[in-house]
Amino acid sequence: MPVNADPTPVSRSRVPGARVVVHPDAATLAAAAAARLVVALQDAQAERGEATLVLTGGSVGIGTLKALAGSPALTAVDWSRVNLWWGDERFVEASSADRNAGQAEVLLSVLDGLGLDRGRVHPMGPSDTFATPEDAAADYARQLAAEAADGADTDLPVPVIDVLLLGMGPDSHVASLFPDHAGARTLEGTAIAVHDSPKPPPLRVSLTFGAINTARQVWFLVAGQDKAPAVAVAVNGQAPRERVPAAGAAGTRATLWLLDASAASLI
Ligand SMILES: O=C1O[C@H](COP(=O)(O)O)[C@@H](O)[C@H](O)[C@H]1O
Repeated sequence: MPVNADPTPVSRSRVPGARVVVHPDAATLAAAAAARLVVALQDAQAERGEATLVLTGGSVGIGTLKALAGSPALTAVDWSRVNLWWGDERFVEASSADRNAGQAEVLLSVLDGLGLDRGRVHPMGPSDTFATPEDAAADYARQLAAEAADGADTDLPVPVIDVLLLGMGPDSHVASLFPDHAGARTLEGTAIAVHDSPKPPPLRVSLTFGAINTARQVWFLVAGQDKAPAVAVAVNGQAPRERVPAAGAAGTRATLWLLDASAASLI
């Protein structure tokens, strides 16, 4: 199947409302996703007075934050009215280079100069603050509940999420929800502990599918040939989320697969 290497959206997914956008390479994908984020956050602020973004770790996820940090359009967003959360975190010490929140500092340190309100930044708890990932997950669920808003299209205690970013592993995991693991099987609660992650480190905290799927927009950020088989299955949306977690995530208003040409090569 030919790959659309220009930024024109192509509808090839059977997930209602899902779109696939293919970029020539990972760097272009990150730059385009960063530009798209500026617009989405502006739109959310125009609609609701504030914007809520859920960040991801991973190669393209952090690449997108780096691109955003260097974007000349960064000042188009009022960063004092942006709420930042994470979709998952590695349960390690706060100073560990493995922390998704630590890696995001490449952007957050720039946003500090643009009025970012650190009181609106919600990293998941590290292992030197919480004894177990269960404790950290329970704390995160409490934080989400404390910010829960009437406008959310859900009974779950979560705030309105305007955009939720997801990387995807070659095994099709999203956030820290891995194939055939307990996290991929549950829709209950909003944040869970993850043990025995097949990708190190083994202990993690993750949003649940229930929480992820309350987001108005879910954007997958995926690059690389090693991801192509999982993309081809997950974009179709027909596989069970227990076996192909990426097939189980979708936004209430939009689901975007933002890919590089390699990741899209088997669609
Ligand atoms: O461990 C994780 O992996 C996924 C995917 O990462 P990538 O480097 O293959 O893009 C990421 O989305 C997740 O946040 C992270 O904790």
